[in-house]
Formats: sequence, C-alpha cells, structure tokens
Amino acid sequence: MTSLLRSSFRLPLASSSRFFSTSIRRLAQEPAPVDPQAAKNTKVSANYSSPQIRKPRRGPYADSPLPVFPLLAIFFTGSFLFYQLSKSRAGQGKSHYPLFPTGVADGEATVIFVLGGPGAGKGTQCSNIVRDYKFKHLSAGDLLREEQDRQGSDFGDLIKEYIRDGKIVPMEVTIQLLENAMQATIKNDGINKFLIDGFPRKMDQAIQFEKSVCKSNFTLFFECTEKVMEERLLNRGKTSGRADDNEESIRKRFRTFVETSMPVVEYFDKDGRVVKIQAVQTPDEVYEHVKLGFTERGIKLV
Ligand SMILES: Nc1ncnc2c1ncn2[C@@H]1O[C@H](COP(=O)(O)OP(=O)(O)O)[C@@H](O)[C@H]1O
Ligand SMILES: O=c1ccn([C@@H]2O[C@H](COP(=O)(O)OP(=O)(O)O)[C@@H](O)[C@H]2O)c(=O)[nH]1
Repeated sequence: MTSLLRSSFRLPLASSSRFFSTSIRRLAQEPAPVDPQAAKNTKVSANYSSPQIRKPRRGPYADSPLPVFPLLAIFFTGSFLFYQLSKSRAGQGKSHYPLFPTGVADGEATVIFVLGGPGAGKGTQCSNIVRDYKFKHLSAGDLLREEQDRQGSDFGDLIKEYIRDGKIVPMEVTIQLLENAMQATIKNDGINKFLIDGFPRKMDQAIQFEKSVCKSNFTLFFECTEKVMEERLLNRGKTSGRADDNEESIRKRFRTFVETSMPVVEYFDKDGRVVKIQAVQTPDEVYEHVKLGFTERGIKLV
C-alpha cells in the first residue's frame, strides 16, 4: 500500500514543493552575513536596517545597486526546482504508454470491461465466461471490499463510506488495485486475459486506465430495468452481507449509475466498442447472448 500511496499522491512532486517552501522560508529568515572587517572600518555601527546607511559590499559588483547574492541564490534554487519538477514529470511516463499493450502476444493483454447497473448480473455472467474462455475475473467492487477489510489499509474507512453511499471511490485507489491484480495474475497464473467487472464507472477512470494500464478491447454492457435489478439486489441482500444491498443504498447506486456510469458506456459506444446484452432473461438465456457477442468480436472458447 505504500507504493499505492506513493504513486497515487505523487510524493516526488509534493516533496519538491515542500523543499521549495522550506528553502524560501530559510532564505527569507536568515540575516545577511556581516563582514567584520568592513564593519570595523565603518564609522556608523552596522545598523543595516536603516534606510540611510548602506551595507558595505566587496567584490567586482560592489558598486552595483543590485543585491547579487540573493539573486544568484534565487536563480540556483529556481533551476534546481525546475530540474526536480521535470524529473518527477518524467517519472510519470506511464501516461504516454499503457503498461500493457492490447493484444495476445507475450507482454500484451486482452481486457474486456463489464458494465451494467447494480444487480444486472455482471458477476453471474463473468463466472460463466471464466469457465469457458479462461479469462481472469477481476471485480473492482471485490478488490475494493478486500482492501477495505485489509488490516492496516490506509483507505479502509474511505472505501467503506463511498460504498455505503453508492459513490465512486477515487480512481487512484481502484486503478492501482486493478493494476496490482493484473500484474500478479500475469506473474503467478500466466493469464493475460482479463474481465474487469464493474469498472470503469466514471469517465476519469475510463480515460486514465486506458492511458496508463491497458486499452480495452470492448465493453460488455448488461441492460436491465431498475425494477428487475432492485428485486435481484434485495434478494441478494438476504445472504450477501453487503452493506450496500439495502433499499437506501440501492437508490443511491442507481442514481450514480445513470448520472456517472452511463456516460462511460456512451463514450465507448461512440467508439464502436460496446457489446450490448439484454439481461432481464434467465441467466442461461443471457449467457447465450454473451457467447454470440464474443464470437462476433473474435473471442474464442478455450
Ligand atoms: N438473469 C438473471 N435472472 C435472475 N437472477 C439473476 C440473473 N443474473 C443474476 N441474478 C441474481 O441477481 C443477483 C445479482 O446478480 P450479480 O451477478 O451479483 O449482479 P451484479 O454483479 O451485476 O451486481 C444475484 O443474486 C444473482 O444470483
Ligand atoms: O470502479 C469501481 C467499482 C465499484 N466501486 C464501488 O463499489 C460498489 C459496489 O460495486 P460492485 O461492482 O461490487 O457491485 P454492483 O453495484 O455492481 O452490484 C459501488 O457502488 C461503488 O461504491 C467503485 O467505487 N469504483
């Protein structure tokens, strides 16, 4: 999680600005060094704060009206900070190239986003797909709940509050969790095909994930009415133990879905990257449509 914190909140940048303000404060507070020889030769005692009496200066610029050393100090501090800033920006090179290119070769990844309202049946259909197509199922909601319950997590309370209110957890947290899980899956299971379930639910997540982690092949979108979804969720709530499977949270989640997540589906749809599935029928019927959609997109049974 330290690495999560580090990358999420851009410590290098923060520390360089801290350095900046500390340096400036130090420059402003330290009195100018007194030259003892010059002070001895001056009749008036060294009261340099008086506007009438000038501090005696030595060196080639002694006659210059400009205070050279503070200017040099500011110049060098500025150059140093500019260097630090450029270095920290260069470290964010991930923003130019996704971590995993999209494809099927080594080092490439296939990513299918799975979206739909709460209770539309995303998780249910993902299980079928995993069984038949050997994808790795990564549910953003599950990863967040795991992180919420992890002892020592810095984000536990924050995640709990967002989930209860049906709001979208800040993208840095979710994207980092997904990226970690993808890397672990490639390393430990040798699988590079991912079903990313319940994500991206907000435009910023969609854009950032595709920019820094992997471009998705397409989005599988489950269409369902609120009435059906509510029935399913209340039913699931009897055994799920989830803090958000209750009437009040469900209402909030529906609103978030319409206002925040539907624009993501529309965004991918304009790009020709959405496979729409009617999800009100039985699980088996819905799955038949999923298989057809996969065939159309060139995804084969394994
Ligand atoms: N096609 C379906 N018909 C009836 N019930 C379903 C269907 N698909 C899923 N369910 C049930 O509805 C609830 C929500 O499904 P789930 O897959 O968890 O949805 P989501 O992941 O979209 O929130 C679960 O209890 C599940 O068993
Ligand atoms: O990318 C995500 C995915 C999920 N969530 C949170 O996790 C909750 C549950 O999501 P999940 O996909 O597990 O369940 P669903 O609402 O689809 O049944 C959501 O309401 C959000 O509060 C989030 O913040 N960001």
